[in-house]
Amino acid sequence: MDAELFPRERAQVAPGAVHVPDWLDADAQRELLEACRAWARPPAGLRTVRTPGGGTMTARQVCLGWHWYPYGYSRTVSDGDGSAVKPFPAWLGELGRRAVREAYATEAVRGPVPVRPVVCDASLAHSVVRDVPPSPAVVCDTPPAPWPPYDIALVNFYDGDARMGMHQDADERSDAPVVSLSLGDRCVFRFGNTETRGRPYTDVELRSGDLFVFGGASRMAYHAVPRVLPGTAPAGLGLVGRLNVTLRVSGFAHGHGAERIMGDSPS
Ligand SMILES: O=C(O)CCC(=O)C(=O)O
Ligand SMILES: [Fe+2]
Repeated sequence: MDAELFPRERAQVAPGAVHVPDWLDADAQRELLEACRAWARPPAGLRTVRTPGGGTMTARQVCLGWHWYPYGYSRTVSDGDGSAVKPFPAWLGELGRRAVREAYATEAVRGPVPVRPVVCDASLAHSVVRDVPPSPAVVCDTPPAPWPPYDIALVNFYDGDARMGMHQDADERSDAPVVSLSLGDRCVFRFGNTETRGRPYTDVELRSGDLFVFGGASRMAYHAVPRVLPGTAPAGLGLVGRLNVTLRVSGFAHGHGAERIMGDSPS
C-alpha cells in the first residue's frame, strides 16, 4: 500500500455499491497476479474480444468457469481458440463470498486480508437484498448467502490506452453481487445508475488491492472504466498496466450456457 497522508475510507457509492480501499495486501495482490498470469496463458488464454458490430474491446480478457462473449456465456472459447474454458477455482469463490461479506458488514473485521486462507463460510451478504444494515460482526455463525457459489471470473487486462465503455453486467441469471478486484495501475471507475448510461454517476479511483462490490439495488447499474492512469502501479508488484478480476454468480443450470438477445456494448 502506498503511504497516504489520509487513509482512504471505505464508501458506499450507491445503495448496494461499496468501495473498500486496500482490501488485498501486497502479498495477496502478488498471489492474485501470479494466478492471473497463469490463467492468461493459452489455451483459453487472454484474448481480444470482438463485438457484433465489428469493434474490438480495448481491454483484453480471459474467463474462468464460464466463457463470456458479447453477449452470453458458453463453456468453450467459442469466439476464440475453441478450447474449454479454464476451471473456476474454489479458493476464488471463497474470496468472492468473503469480499461480499466484508463489503456489506458494518462491523466486520476490516483491513487487508490474504487471498487464500479461508476462515469460515459465513455471510452477511443477504442483508443487501433488503437494503437494511447487516447484523454486526458475526463472522462464523451467520446463515449462508442466499446465492449459489461464485462460478464466473472475468479477468480484464488494460494497458495505458485501454478503457471500457458504460455497460451493465447483464448476462448472468443470478442477482448475486458482482465482486471487483483491481491490481496494478490506478483507474477511474465510473459508477452510474440503473436507467441510463449517463448521469448521475460517481467517478471513483480504483487502486491496486481495492475491492468494489455492487449488488442489491445497484446490481444492474451501468459502469465503465473511462481512464487508466499509466505508471501508477505499486513499485513492488511487478505489473505494467491494470488487471481487474470480476467474480459473478451465473445462476445457470449446470452444463448450460445462456445468451442474451439484446446486448449492451462494453467496448
Ligand atoms: O475493470 C473494471 O474495473 C470493470 C470491469 C467490468 O466492468 C467488467 O468486466 O464487466
Ligand atoms: Fe462490468
